[in-house]
Amino acid sequence: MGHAARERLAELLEDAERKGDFSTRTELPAHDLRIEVDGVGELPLPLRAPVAKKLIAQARQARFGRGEETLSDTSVRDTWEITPDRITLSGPDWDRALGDVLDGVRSALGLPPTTALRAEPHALLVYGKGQFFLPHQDSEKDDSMVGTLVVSLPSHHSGGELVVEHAGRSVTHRASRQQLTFVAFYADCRHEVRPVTSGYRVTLTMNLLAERVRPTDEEAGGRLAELAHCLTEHFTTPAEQRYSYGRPETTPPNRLVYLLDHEYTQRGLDWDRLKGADAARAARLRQAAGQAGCEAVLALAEVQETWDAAPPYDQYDQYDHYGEVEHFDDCEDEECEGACLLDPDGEPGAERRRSGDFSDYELNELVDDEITLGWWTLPEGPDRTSGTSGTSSTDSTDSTDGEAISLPVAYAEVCATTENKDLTPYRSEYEGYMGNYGNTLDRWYRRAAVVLWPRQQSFASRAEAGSEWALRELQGHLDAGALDHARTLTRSLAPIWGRHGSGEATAPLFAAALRVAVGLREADTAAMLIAPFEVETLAEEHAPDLARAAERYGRAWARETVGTWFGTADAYTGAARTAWLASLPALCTALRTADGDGEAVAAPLVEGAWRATGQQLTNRLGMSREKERRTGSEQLGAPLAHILLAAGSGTADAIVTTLRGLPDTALECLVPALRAAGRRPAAVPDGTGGTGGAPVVGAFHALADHCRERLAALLTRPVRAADDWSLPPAGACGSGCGLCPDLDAFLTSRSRRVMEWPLAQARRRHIHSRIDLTGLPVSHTTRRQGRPYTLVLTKTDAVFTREREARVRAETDLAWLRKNWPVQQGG
Ligand SMILES: O=C(O)CCC(=O)C(=O)O
Ligand SMILES: [Fe+2]
Repeated sequence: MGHAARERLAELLEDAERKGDFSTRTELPAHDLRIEVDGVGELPLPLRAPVAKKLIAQARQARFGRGEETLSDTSVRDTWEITPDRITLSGPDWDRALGDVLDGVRSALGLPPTTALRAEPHALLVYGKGQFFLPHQDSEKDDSMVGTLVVSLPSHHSGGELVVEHAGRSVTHRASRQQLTFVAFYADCRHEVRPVTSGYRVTLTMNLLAERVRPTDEEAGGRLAELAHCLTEHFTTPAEQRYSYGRPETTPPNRLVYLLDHEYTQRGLDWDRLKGADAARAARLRQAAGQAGCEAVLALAEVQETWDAAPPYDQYDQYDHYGEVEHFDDCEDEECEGACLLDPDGEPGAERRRSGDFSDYELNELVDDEITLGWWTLPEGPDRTSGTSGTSSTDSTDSTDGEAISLPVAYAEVCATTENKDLTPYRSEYEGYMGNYGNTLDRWYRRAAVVLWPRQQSFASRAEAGSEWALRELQGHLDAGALDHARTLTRSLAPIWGRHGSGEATAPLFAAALRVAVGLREADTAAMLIAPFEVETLAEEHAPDLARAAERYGRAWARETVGTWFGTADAYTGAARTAWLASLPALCTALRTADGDGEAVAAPLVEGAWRATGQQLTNRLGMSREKERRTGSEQLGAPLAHILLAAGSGTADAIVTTLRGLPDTALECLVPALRAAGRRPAAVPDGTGGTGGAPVVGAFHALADHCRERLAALLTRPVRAADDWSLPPAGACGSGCGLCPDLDAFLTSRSRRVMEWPLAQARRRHIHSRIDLTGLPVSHTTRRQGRPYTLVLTKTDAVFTREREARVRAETDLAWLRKNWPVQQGG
C-alpha cells in the first residue's frame, strides 16, 4: 500500500488556491479620499507637520488590549489616537475606490469570490518621532472580523515601517509619501510599527469584516472526485498505527481531522470566514464530504509535539550545561566539591527547565504528538435542531454555534497540508539531558481543523467527544416516543463511551446523560451511559433525576452506579474532592427531599465518601513524621464533618463508632472536624431540626464527648522529667545492617544526648535515612576528620518543646470543646 489516503488528501488540498497570502499592499491616488476630523477640519494630503500637530492636539494616548484589560503603556505602544466617531471619510468616488481595494484584498488574501469584505474605521493614529507599536496581534472585536486594513495617509516621514509576520515569514511595508497606501493582513498575524525616525506617520486603521455573498460553486471535475475517493478509502481501510508492534489494526478510523493553517477564536470559527488558503481547502473538503457521504464540522485543536532537539551549534557553548543543577549541599561524596549531580533523593540532577523562544533549535526527530479537540461547530441547517423537539434553546440562525468537547485524536486520524513545525508554537519548553531521555523540545500549537466522519456514524462520532448536543438528540428521540431508536443509538455508544472527567464543566453533560438514562427504561444501558463520570461532577441540580433513576432501576443498581463514580482510586485526595465533599450535605438533602428514591443514592454516596476519607485518615495517622501526620490529619477535619453532616443516622453512628476506636492521634482530625461543624451552626440543628437533623447532631455530640474524655486523659499523663532524653525506637530496618539496634539503644536511652559514631559513607547515609524517615528530634552532622569520618548525632531541645506544645494544644482544644460542645444534659 503506498501513501495513506489521508496523506494523499492533504496533498490534493495543497494546491487549492495557493495564491492566497497573509498580507497584501496596494496604493491609490491621494485625491480619492477626503478625510475630515472634528476640531481640525479636512486634512490636506500629503500631510504636513502643522496639520499633524493639530491632530495631536485633538488626540489621546493610544491604549491596547491585553486579555480582558485595556492598558496604556508607552513602552509597548506609543502613538496618538483619534476615535472613529470624530472622522468622516468621503470623496467623489471613495466608496467605489475602497470597494475595488477590498476586492483586491479579498483575492490577494485568498478568500473565495463568494465572500465580500467590508472595512469599518477603527482609529486614526499619529506617530511622531520615536513613536511605535511593539509586535502584537489585533483582537477580533467582531465575529466576522478576519483582519485589519491599515490606510497610511501620504506624508514625509522615515522609519515607521509596518512589519507583518505569519508562519515564520515576515513582510515589511513602507508607506508612500504621495499616495494612499493600503496594507491588509489576517487577524492572526503578529505585526509591529517600527519607531518613526523623522516626520509624522498618520494611519487610519480599519477592521476587515467578511460576509458571504454567494453560495459556494460546486467544484467541477475529477479533483473533487479524487478527494471524495480518498475519504471513502480512509473510512474503509483499517487504521494504521504509529507503533504497531506487529499488531495490525482491524477497524477503520472513526474520523478524519484535517488541520488548517490559521488561528481562529471559538466565535470566529465559521465556514464563511476561514482565512487564506484555509477557505478554499475547507470548501473543497466539504464538497468532497458531501459526495462521499460524510459529515463535516469545524473544530479547534490543541496540539503538543515533543521533538528530540538540540540548541543551534553556535549557542551550544554559551550554555553552562551542568551549571544550573540542584545540588545536595550535604553531599556524601568525600571528593565532591559541590559539582555533583545529586539532589536530596540521590537521583541524577535535572537541568532546570528553560522556557522561551526556541525557534532556532534544530529538530531531529518527532518523539511524540498529542492532539485534542476542545471545541467544534454544530451541524448546520435544518438538522441542527432535529430530534430535539423544541427542548433545545439552540438558535438555528446563529451561525457561530458550537460546543465544548474533549476528544483525543488518534495518529491515523490526522492529516495536514502544513506541518506543525512550520507554524509558530504559542509555547515552547526545552528540557536538557535528563538521564533516560535525550534533549527534548516541547511545542504547543492551537490549530483549527475540519473534522469528517461517515454520515451514518454521525451520532456516535459526536457522542464520543462528549457532545451535549448528541445527548440532546437522544433526548429528542425519547420525547418523540422513539424509545427503540433511542435505545439502539445509546447501545451503539458502549464501545466508545470514554471517561468524561469531572467538575462544573462536565455537569451539563452529566445532566443530559442522566435525563436520557432515566428515559431509556433499560437498566444496563442507563448505567453504561452515566458510568463514565466522576463523583465530583454530581451536584444538587442532578438530585431530582438521580432520585428518579434510583426509583426506576432499584437500589442495587444505584449502589453499583455510585461505586463506578468513585472509581477505583478509593484514597483519592485532592482539592476537587475536598470541594465536592463540602457540597455533599446539600446534595444529600436535595436527594432525600426529591421525588423518587433519593436515599438509594445518598446512602452509597456518603458511604463511598467515608470509605475514601477514612482510608486516608488511617494512612495519615500511620505517618511517622509527626508534623506531616498532624497537618495531614487536620486537613481531613472539614471533609469528615461534611460527611457526617450528609449522613443518615445509622451511617453517622457507625462512622463515629469507628472513629472512637482510632488511636489518640486521631484527635488531630476529630477536633478540627468539630471546629468545622461548629462553624456551620445552621447545618447542625440542635435536636429540633428538620430532616436528618437530630441523629446527626447526636453523632457530633458523641464525637465531642469522646474528644473531651481523650484530651482530659492525655492531660493527666505526667510531664516529661527535665533529665529524660528518651525517644521512641526507630526500629530495625529489616536488612540486618547491624546498625539499627545501636541507633535504638541511643534513642531510647534516658541519659545519652550525643552519640559519636565513626562510620563509612554508606553506613552514615543509612543512619541519616532512618532518622529522617521518623522525623525524630535528632540532628546529624558529619565531622570530616580521620577515616572513616565521624557521624555526630545530637538529640535536640525539641524532645521537650514538642511535648510542651502538644500539651498546650490539648489544653486549648479541651477548653474550646467545653465551651462549644459542653456535656449534654442527661447525656
Ligand atoms: O499604525 C499602524 O500601522 C498599525 C497600528 C496597529 O497595529 C493597531 O492599531 O493595532
Ligand atoms: Fe495592530
